[in-house]
Amino acid sequence: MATELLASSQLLPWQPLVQLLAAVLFLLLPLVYLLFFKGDGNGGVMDSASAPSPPGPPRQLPVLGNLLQIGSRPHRYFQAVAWRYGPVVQVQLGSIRTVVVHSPEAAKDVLRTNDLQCCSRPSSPGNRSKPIYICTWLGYCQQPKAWMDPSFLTVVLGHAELQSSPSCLLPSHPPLRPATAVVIPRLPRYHHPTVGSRSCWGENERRLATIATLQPSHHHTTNYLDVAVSPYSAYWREMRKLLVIELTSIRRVQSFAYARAAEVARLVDTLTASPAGVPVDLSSALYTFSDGVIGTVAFGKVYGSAAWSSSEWGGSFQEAMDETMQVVGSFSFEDFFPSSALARWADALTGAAGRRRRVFHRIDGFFDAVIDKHLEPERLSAGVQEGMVDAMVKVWREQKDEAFGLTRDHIKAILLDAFVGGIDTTVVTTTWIMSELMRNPRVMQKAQAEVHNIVKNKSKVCEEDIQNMKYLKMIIKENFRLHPPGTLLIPRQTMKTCTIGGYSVSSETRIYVNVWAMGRDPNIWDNPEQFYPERFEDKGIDFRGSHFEILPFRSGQRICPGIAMGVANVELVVANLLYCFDWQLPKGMKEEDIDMDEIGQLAFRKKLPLLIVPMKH
Ligand code: HEM
Repeated sequence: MATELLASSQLLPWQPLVQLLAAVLFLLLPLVYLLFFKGDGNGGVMDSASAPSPPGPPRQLPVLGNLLQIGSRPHRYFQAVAWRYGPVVQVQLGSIRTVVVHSPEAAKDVLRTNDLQCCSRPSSPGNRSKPIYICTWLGYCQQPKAWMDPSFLTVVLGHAELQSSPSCLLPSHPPLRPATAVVIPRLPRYHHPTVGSRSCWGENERRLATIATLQPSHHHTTNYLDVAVSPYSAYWREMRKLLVIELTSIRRVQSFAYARAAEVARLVDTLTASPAGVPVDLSSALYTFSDGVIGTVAFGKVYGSAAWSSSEWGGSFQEAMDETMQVVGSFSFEDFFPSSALARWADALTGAAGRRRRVFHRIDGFFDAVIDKHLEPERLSAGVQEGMVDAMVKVWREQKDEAFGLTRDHIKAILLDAFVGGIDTTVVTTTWIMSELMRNPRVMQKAQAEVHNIVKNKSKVCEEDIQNMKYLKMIIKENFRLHPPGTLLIPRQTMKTCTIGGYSVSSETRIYVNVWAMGRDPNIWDNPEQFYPERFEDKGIDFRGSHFEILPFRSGQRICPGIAMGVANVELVVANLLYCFDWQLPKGMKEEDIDMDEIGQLAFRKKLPLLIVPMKH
């Protein structure tokens, strides 16, 4: 009976028409899909919501997820996970859903196609205060989303927390126009609320919002004010612009050539004066160089001088900076359980919170003292302008644009950006380069020959000489491939659901780009573990953000603003180390004995110091 039915149905006269329609519909399916199911604006063809989530290992433990597995070198753990699950993987770190990408295509999805959606920062205990409520003065009260970009609000609210009503806490606040919105964040008890007022632009409506300006507490030196940790917002764009204009633009970098030359001369003198045949710790000598350059750029010629080290600064700035670097990159439970009181308690118990408080308090005191020095009437009347603080103090005093009120806190935040972003990266990069050269005598000889060919009868290499040093530039590129200081870049957070490598990544996911693993991927590079600068010969691959296989500075909106300064520092110092000295390993040591293990937090440096013997030319 069933067969009969089937047979009769096969004879139906309209069957071919149905089949034709079905075939046409099937062929048009992608078009229908695109027309009727809009994507989420990420520019990807696939609808993020319907794409699968990235694969990844099962959670190891109920609350901690995979947190205990990542170890002290997370880039290596993630690389192993990617070998198993593919280039885009998802892991659960505490309460944080984390996606790590390992291919140039997926990196492009993060850093170009979805750059806007992926360029916010997660909050961390060093820069966070909890927003509790928003209240607008003069009867104007709305939900944040209705009148302002929420990411901007995060910044505004990140300034402080406030428990009481605005009028009693801000008695000295200037009169406000009726349409002015006042954002009152909650205030922890250690804040002093009536420092002044600051005006900022709301992102969407360009509405002027006057914000309660609160003295940064000792707990939160940065309070989201500095560029590197600030979430994506109008505020971040303004601050970044300021940082670039005053510190890292090509014009500024060129104008600080004198600082680099002076510090190189000092480094060469120190190494020359070291006892003959005795190995020196190169990283530590390079630290003095890098710190000297950034310090002079920021504070002027007084940095490092006898006047600087006098007791009026209350101790060693370098020590305070060292501690700050350690604290900024150190482990904290709050990083992985941001809204947990238990995590805050655990950080208090381990001493991490107290240490952070002490260290930030100390560095804050230094920056205050420096700014006060730059505000002294004699200095101002003499019109001295030799460092970044001078330039910013000038903007501060002369500002007319109420929309972005620069304050002392902003200057301190930018100083922190310069020191944290600029010092370690240069030291780490130069140490790796010298380690690779010591392990590869062929490359060392070729590089020295180039430098000596170009520079003749001079005591040192100048910046103009470097333009023609093609091999040196390839060495630096090769080093960035194998040893990018930020192995996973700085973590970012998605602001919207988007498609990455064909997977759906939901909003508020933490994203890492494993640039370290990409630099060693045999699918991208031949003999990836070999240090072979010639691989870049006649290849237009650059490290400034347009080639996604090599991204030491990131790409897109949050690309490192210090590229020009960082590269100028590294090129000059390496060229001079090769020109002024021959280098030997300590007695009895062979090239293959040089340990190349890495260790670190923010920047991954060589684990063991590089001890080598300089021999003056
Ligand atoms: C060899 C030298 C350097 C390297 C390899 C390097 C690398 C990086 C990387 C990987 C990022 C993270 C981008 C991201 O993932 O979001 C970054 C951000 C940053 N760097 Fe650098 N950097 C170097 C030198 C400098 C210098 C000299 C300065 C300043 C004086 C600086 C200031 C910054 C700042 C402020 C950010 C944060 C940018 C933002 O979030 O908008 N860097 N850098």
